[in-house]
Amino acid sequence: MAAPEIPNLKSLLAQRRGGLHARGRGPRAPISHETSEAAKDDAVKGTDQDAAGSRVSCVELGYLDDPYAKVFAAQQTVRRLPLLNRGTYVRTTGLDQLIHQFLTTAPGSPKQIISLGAGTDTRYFRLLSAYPSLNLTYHEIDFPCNTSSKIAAIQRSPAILSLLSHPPTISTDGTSLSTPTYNITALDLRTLASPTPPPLPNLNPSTPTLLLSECCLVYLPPTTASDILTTLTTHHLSPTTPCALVLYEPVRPHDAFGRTMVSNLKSRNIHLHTLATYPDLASQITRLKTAGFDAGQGGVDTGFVWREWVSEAEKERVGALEMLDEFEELGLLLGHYCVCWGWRDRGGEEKDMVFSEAWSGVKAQVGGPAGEGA
Ligand SMILES: C[S@@+](CC[C@H](N)C(=O)[O-])C[C@H]1O[C@@H](n2cnc3c(N)ncnc32)[C@H](O)[C@@H]1O
Repeated sequence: MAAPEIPNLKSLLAQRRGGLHARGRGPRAPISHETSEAAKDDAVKGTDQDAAGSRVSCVELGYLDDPYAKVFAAQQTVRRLPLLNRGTYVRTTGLDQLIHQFLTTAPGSPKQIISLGAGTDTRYFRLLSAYPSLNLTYHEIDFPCNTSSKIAAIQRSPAILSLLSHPPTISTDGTSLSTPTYNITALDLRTLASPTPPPLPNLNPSTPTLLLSECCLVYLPPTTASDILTTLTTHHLSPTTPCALVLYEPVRPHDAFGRTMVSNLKSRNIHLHTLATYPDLASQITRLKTAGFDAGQGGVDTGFVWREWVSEAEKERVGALEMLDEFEELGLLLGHYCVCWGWRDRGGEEKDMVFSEAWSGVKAQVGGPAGEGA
């Protein structure tokens, strides 16, 4: 969670307590008059450094153990508000747990992850350090401006270069990187929604694949987002390949907090296009089923992740990192972001059941294996 993503919590709470009369009106923010598509794209591209800064803040304070966060961040010292640090911690931990369960099921069997709008995300390097013998191919996609700065940072980092199993091949314009197991592809994801979608290098169409959208598809129109998923799940991957989608996105846009969150972002020219179509966990579950992830789905808000997925010992450790007494604000913030997941297991053989095996037991607020829940 990045500072600009969230409403001014103090004024929001004042509104809820009746202290302000302009119901639903957020704090005044500078209104951008740039509305061209290019300006909107630039604003979306810029959200990546918000995420990078939030990671650095969490690393500096001990929330996250991520030796690679600073390699990609424009700012080397960042201090976010305590509740934002808690939000970033919970978001990262929740996604890490689902990914850990996938990677440790049928260990040794080949697996693939495609990270949509990966930006400066360091997850692949963290995974390589944590699981050196993984049989994993990792694909990251983002706009060329973001992939080129990431690749330049990788080239300057002996620590990261030494983690890669093969020397990378980098395109002459510096925007794409490929190795047999790690690929950064410079692409506007919207081109995947076209009738002639571009290929993804080194993608294996039959390897069980997890698609990850950590605050990415939300910036695209709903039909474009679902067309992208259709292309990936039926064109790039064989339609019978076990496949899953994990989403991290804002939810609940219709209460005071949600309205202010949306309007704050709009004032920065950032539009959460899918949010009106998928405003809550139940609609996210329906979205996953409709997109073909029909074997099982689950959804939680990040408050639930903190309460139910984080151990008591870890809660105690995190709670001691810095002073936080805005518990009402924290509850609001965590309630407005979700982690949702769904999967298909088509082949019927044991090797095709990897996601069912990995996730059937995951505690969800909404959903569960096919036939249960929402
Ligand atoms: C909020 S950032 C999240 C970055 C990363 N997933 C993380 O959580 O740290 C959103 C990312 O999605 C990327 N993105 C959004 N729309 C995209 C598109 N149409 N094509 C490629 N990347 C896109 C942005 O460039 C940005 O890097």
